[in-house]
Amino acid sequence: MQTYVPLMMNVSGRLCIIIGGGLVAERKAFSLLDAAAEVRIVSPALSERLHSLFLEEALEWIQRGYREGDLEGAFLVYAATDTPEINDAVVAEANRLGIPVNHAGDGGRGSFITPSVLRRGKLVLSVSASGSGPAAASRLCREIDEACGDDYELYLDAMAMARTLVKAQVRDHHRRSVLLEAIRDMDMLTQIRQGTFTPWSEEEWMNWIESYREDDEA
Ligand SMILES: C[C@@]1(CC(=O)O)C2=NC(=C\c3[nH]c(c(CCC(=O)O)c3CC(=O)O)Cc3[nH]c(c(CC(=O)O)c3CCC(=O)O)/C=C3\N/C(=C\2)[C@@H](CCC(=O)O)[C@]3(C)CC(=O)O)/[C@H]1CCC(=O)O
Ligand SMILES: NC(=O)c1ccc[n+]([C@@H]2O[C@H](COP(=O)([O-])OP(=O)(O)OC[C@H]3O[C@@H](n4cnc5c(N)ncnc54)[C@H](O)[C@@H]3O)[C@@H](O)[C@H]2O)c1
Repeated sequence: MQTYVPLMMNVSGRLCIIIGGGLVAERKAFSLLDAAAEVRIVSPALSERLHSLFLEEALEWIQRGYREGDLEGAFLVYAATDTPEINDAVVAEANRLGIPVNHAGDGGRGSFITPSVLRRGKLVLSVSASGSGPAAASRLCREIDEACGDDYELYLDAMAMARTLVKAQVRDHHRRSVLLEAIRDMDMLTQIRQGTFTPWSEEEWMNWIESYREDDEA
């Protein structure tokens, strides 16, 4: 079994090409569109939901079978036809062009696989079984979903505001790391869980940034 390295890709505004228009292509297309990618599908036919997205102009559709040369300009490629030889040819072209490629019919033949994903605001939990059993990854994600409240979502919203302000306002490297550490050590998560948390406004965070001293208690 292959050992994979997890990554988080920024696909916003980038061209992602899916070869094939069935149910697997549909799953990949939805997650790419959620992340604001430009999606192009090359396939003689589209599933009903993909066809609706095409009619809404949410994605581009080239209505024919795959041809060599179709992958030119892609940031990511997905080989998701029901014909293994076509998927292999897509992977071979992507490899020649140096483009990361997913092989839906035999994960290990591609250069990346797609995990099962649970999103809660800025929090992203992804579970992979390294290709050994995608349904198990999906099931574990659902179990985490049931067990996990929205506390981290609130916590990360507050963290994001605080860290963005510190990074924008504080140039001095040492002071910046002291402030980021103090934010990390604040007990926001416990307060959220106890129901006593009131998020600070931007102005309150700015005041805190200006007045915080290293020997203060966080
Ligand atoms: C997680 C998820 C994300 C997504 O699709 O984006 C995903 N598969 C999902 C569902 C699913 N896939 C399959 C079933 C039928 C039941 C079963 O067979 O178990 C179900 C269950 C269902 O539909 O509920 C069949 C299947 N899948 C692959 C093969 C070929 C092979 O084994 O290599 C075959 C046999 C095909 C055949 O019969 O020929 C391959 C891959 N599927 C992967 C991802 C990658 C590994 C992920 C990892 O381990 O991290 C990898 C390697 C490549 C890739 O697609 O990236 C998504 C769940 C989304 C969710 O969370 O709800
Ligand atoms: N990775 C996964 O999660 C997963 C899950 C189930 C199945 N699979 C595998 O992925 C394959 C596709 O699954 P599916 O459920 O989407 O199948 P599907 O039959 O719903 O879709 C196949 C699509 O490929 C298109 N196609 C056929 N020949 C083509 C060509 N030459 N060029 C471009 N497009 C072409 C068809 O028009 C169709 O839209 C399956 O055969 C299976 O091996 C993978």
